[in-house]
Amino acid sequence: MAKPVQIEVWNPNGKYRVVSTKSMPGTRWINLLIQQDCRLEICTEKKTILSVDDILALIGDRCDGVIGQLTEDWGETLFSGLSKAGGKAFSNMAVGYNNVDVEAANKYGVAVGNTPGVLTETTAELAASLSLAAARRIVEADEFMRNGKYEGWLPHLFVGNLLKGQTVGVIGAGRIGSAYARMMVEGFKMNLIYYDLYQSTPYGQFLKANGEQPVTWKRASSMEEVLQEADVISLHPILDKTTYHLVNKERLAIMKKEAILVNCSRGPVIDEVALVEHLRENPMFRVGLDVFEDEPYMKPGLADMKNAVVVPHIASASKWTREGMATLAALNVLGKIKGYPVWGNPNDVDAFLNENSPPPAACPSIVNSKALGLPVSKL
Ligand SMILES: NC(=O)C1=CN([C@@H]2O[C@H](COP(=O)(O)OP(=O)(O)OC[C@H]3O[C@@H](n4cnc5c(N)ncnc54)[C@H](O)[C@@H]3O)[C@@H](O)[C@H]2O)C=CC1
Ligand SMILES: O=C(O)C(=O)CO
Repeated sequence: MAKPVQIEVWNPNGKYRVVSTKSMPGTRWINLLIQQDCRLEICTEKKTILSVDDILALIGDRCDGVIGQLTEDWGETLFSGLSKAGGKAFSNMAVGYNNVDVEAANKYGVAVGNTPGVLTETTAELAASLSLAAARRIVEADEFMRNGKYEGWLPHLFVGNLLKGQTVGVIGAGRIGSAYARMMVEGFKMNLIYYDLYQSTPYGQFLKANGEQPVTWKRASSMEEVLQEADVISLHPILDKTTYHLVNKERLAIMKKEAILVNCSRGPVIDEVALVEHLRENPMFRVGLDVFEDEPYMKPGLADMKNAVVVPHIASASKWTREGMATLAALNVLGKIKGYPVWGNPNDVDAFLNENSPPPAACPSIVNSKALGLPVSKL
């Protein structure tokens, strides 16, 4: 028998029981659920990462849907528990869903939601920030100032890399990768080279179609081509078996000695042990990392590396985005409970984010909608 977990209850007499494993930013998501007859239970437990047992205790004997987090292990045990409690809806408050076993969800007929689009620009802005922080050694210089080491201007003090006219490489040119490319190309006039396993028409072709060619751009036929040519490389693929340790010892070795590598995707896309060794052997090589292989931990030695800028998985952390993620996650769960169809285009979820009008009667983004045979909205 799992231990009880602390909760806060909204609309106690609501017909549908929805659980959120965390408090989330904003109040719109709460209001949307309670206005539609949901009793909402928000876990208020102090620990950051809930265990499977904690979540089973939250689900209890009767639960219609759960809003969960990317730190949780949504597999066979939780989907079976949710299904036994009568639940058919789960949504991650994240676009990435590598923490979810979608096959297990399919087996129990549970819809799995995610939150695309609303975090694209915010995440790309953090990748751009990390690129600049690494290129211009901002964190090292800040520490130097605060430690009272500044004695006056010097020709060699914190010399870094100029971006203008250099080449930016993007691995995984989906929503976020393309937005990052746009920022670096338009903002810093960098040339672009990108690699994506599937995508064939991202930003470069958009520029061409608009008669604009302020920079050169090309699609690489292999990831190695990007690693060899680019001065700044940003990783934006999903995490799956094709991208696990995509950047490993051999691939680090073919990058330029003074290159900058940024990761705002998922930690295991880089072999972090190999990265620490590479940073140690190549002091002019720099990284900007938002994600880590074994979060919340860093591999031994990484924290000591002056050529690494590290932040705690905050790429989507703007107020507007986090409130929007909460709204999309809540609407995924609510929509499934109410029997709404699935929104036709998960790349355009703006209609759900407009605070001045009620959201469409649809689930914004359900990743296993085809497998479950869910109808598509005609709105
Ligand atoms: N650090 C953070 O806080 C955040 C991290 N993310 C991560 O970023 C990922 C991407 O998000 P979106 O751009 O919205 O997704 P997306 O699906 O639009 O883009 C992912 C791209 O990766 C490509 N891809 C897949 N396998 C590949 C491979 N083996 N090699 C090269 N490219 C490959 C896909 O074809 C696709 O174009 C998410 O899945 C999530 O893990 C997203 C938001 C915030
Ligand atoms: O959405 C995601 O995938 C994140 O990592 C957090 O925004």
